Amino acid sequence: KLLRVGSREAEKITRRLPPGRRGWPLIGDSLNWYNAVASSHPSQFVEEMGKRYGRIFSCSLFGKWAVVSADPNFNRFVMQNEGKLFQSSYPKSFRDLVGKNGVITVQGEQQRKLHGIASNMMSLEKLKFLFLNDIQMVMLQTLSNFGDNQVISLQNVCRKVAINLMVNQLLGVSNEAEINEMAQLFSDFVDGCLSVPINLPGSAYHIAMKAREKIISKINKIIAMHRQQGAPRISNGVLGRLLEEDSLPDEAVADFIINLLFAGNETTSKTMLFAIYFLTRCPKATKQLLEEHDALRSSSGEEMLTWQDYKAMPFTQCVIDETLRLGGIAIWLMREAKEDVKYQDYVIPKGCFVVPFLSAVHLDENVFKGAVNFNPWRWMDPENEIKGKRNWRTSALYAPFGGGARFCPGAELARLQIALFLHYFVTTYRWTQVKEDRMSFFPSARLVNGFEIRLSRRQEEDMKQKI
Ligand code: HEM
Repeated sequence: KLLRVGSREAEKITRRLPPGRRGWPLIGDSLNWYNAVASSHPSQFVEEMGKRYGRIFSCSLFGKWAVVSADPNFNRFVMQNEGKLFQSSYPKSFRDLVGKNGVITVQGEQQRKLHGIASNMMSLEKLKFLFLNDIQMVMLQTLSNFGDNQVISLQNVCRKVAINLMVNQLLGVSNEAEINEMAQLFSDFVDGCLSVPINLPGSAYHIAMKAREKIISKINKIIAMHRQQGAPRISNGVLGRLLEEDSLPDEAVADFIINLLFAGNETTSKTMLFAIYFLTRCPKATKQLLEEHDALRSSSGEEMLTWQDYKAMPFTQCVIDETLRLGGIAIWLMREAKEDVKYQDYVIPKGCFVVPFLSAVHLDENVFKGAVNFNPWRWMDPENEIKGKRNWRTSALYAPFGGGARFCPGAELARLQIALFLHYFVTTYRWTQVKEDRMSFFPSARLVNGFEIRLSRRQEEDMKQKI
């Protein structure tokens, strides 16, 4: 139970909280928080408070006391102490939707077990031998058929790409018609997770709850078929492998899959989108990226890229790192103190909401020079390598995939998907933006106008230039 502002218990212990303020009665700083995340600069509120009170400060958010941090060491301390001093904390409505038995919502021993299974399902070996070709097949299905001069909302296209990837990789479905059928359910589900949680008929939350039931029933049918046949029927997809390896009791399988769907869908789709958004504003980077990918095409001569090709994309990796830094989708984490936690001179009381604000560190001018600019070359600077800043698994200064016991098990998979998306997109099309746009992080990361672009197919464009 989180600590309620104004309760006697809270009054007693808030004296030793990090400095801060209580803000307006009831709403506290919730509106300032909302205004910042709805803008293109989500860490604005945290920066302003930081100037006044320091990088770790307290405030009242949504009726609860919260300790918010833009301090890399404190953020790391919180992540490293997951399950011991802190634990993740989500509203009940969200837990009901993603499922009570999935890795995101469970704690302690159960979380570690499910996290281990998720990491195993998305290990480098599996990416190399199982995911690499499937991802490319989905890219070819979803990206290759736009006509010359066609105007698209790239936000919608990236969403479709990510949803289709999820259907294919989680359920092992590769038939296009079957993918499309499940994609609608997945899409309804993800929409509801990101919506205001009001369970009235017709609301996004309500539709998502229904989609959840249908997804579970589909998963259970697949499980039943698998058990009946007694032999592995599905060799592809996380679901098939879970059943073959008997990693989980049947009743825990659906929530496990749904958790991966929630955690992996929006994050990957918006990183793809933001990468192209940033590249559009930086032609020099687009040119360098294209050269890297054209070289891969001509050297392999194959339609599909190989693992060696993937490993030969150093600039693409910089573009991905820079996109995650500047447009990081998981901009903050949600935790609560499990007990009174002493940190430096402060005491963070049991039940207090704790928010490691990752993107405030990523946008800190003292950590990244020219922090608000898209500069993929910064990651080639030996300084960033030497200081270990770039190591997204361990760095306190750059943690787009979190850290500690809840470190993103899908990080390598996400990077592979984004790199392959960039490959197929930039080698197939040229594009021009047709409508102004800007980032917002409310209700979730997005471009407010969907990023409308006009495409021209590269071969045709190149031919015209030759004539
Ligand atoms: C660019 C894409 C992605 C980003 C930026 C991202 C970021 C993150 C972050 C920051 C966390 C930690 C959350 C916390 O500590 O509370 C996390 C956890 C998680 N991610 Fe990702 N993620 C991405 C893609 C994926 C993909 C593709 C999958 C799987 C299909 C995935 C599955 C998960 C799961 C299951 C967790 C929960 C782990 C746990 O609680 O033990 N993520 N992700």
